[in-house]
Amino acid sequence: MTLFMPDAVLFDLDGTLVDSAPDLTTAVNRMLTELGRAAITESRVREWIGHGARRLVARALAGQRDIVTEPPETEAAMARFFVHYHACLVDTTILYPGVREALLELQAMGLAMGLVTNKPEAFTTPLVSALGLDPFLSVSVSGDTLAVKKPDPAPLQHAAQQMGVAVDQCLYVGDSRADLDAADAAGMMMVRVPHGYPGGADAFADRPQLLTLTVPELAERLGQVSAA
Ligand SMILES: O=C(O)COP(=O)(O)O
Ligand SMILES: [Mg+2]
Repeated sequence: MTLFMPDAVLFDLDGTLVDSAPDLTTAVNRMLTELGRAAITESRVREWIGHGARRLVARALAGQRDIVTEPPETEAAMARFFVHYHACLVDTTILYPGVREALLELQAMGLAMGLVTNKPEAFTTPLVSALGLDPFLSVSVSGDTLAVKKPDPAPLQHAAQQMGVAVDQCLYVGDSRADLDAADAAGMMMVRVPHGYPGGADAFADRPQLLTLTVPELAERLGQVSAA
C-alpha cells in the first residue's frame, strides 16, 4: 500500500505512542486484590485493552475477553480502578523509542497532529501532559469525549472536524482492530504499528496489505513523500 501526504496525522495512544500495559496491570490487580480476586498477568491485560477502561475492568472481573453482559460489580470496580490507575498512571509508562523525535519531524513538516484514544479523558489528559505530548497535539478525543468510542467512526470524524481537515486527508496511526474498524468506517487511511495491543493474534489476518510501520518509520516515509 502506498502512502499519501496527509494534512493531519491522528494517533491512537495506548500501544501506539505509549506502552501503558504494565501500569494498567498494576491498577487492575490492585482493584482485583481489593475485591478478593486473583491477580491477572500483564499478557492478559495486553489482550484485553483497546475498548476503553470499563471493558478492561469488566473483562478482568469476568476472567475472559469475550463477554456478552458486564459483571454486575463492574460499576463499583470501575471506581476503584480509577483511584488505583490515577496513582500509578506514569510509574513506568513512557513513549515508545523514537516517538518524540518522530513527532518533532512531523511537526517540522507542517503536519497537524491529534490524538484519538479510547482511554477516558481523566487519564488521557494527565498522561499526555506528563509525557510532554501537549505541544504536538491540536486536538485530543478520548473514549468518553463523545457518547461512542472506537470502533465507531465518530471520534475520528470529530477529531478531523475539530482540526478543520477532511477525513480523507487524515492518516490514523493505531495498533488495534478497533482502530482499523473505526478508520474503515470513517473512510480514513490507517497505518498500523508493529507493537501494541492488536486485540488477538489474528486481529489483522484479513488485512495483509495494511501498512505496518513504527512511528519513527512513518515520519521518515512521510518525509520522503513530502520531499518527492
Ligand atoms: O483504553 C483503551 O482501551 C485503549 O486506548 P487506545 O484507544 O489509546 O488504544
Ligand atoms: Mg491502542
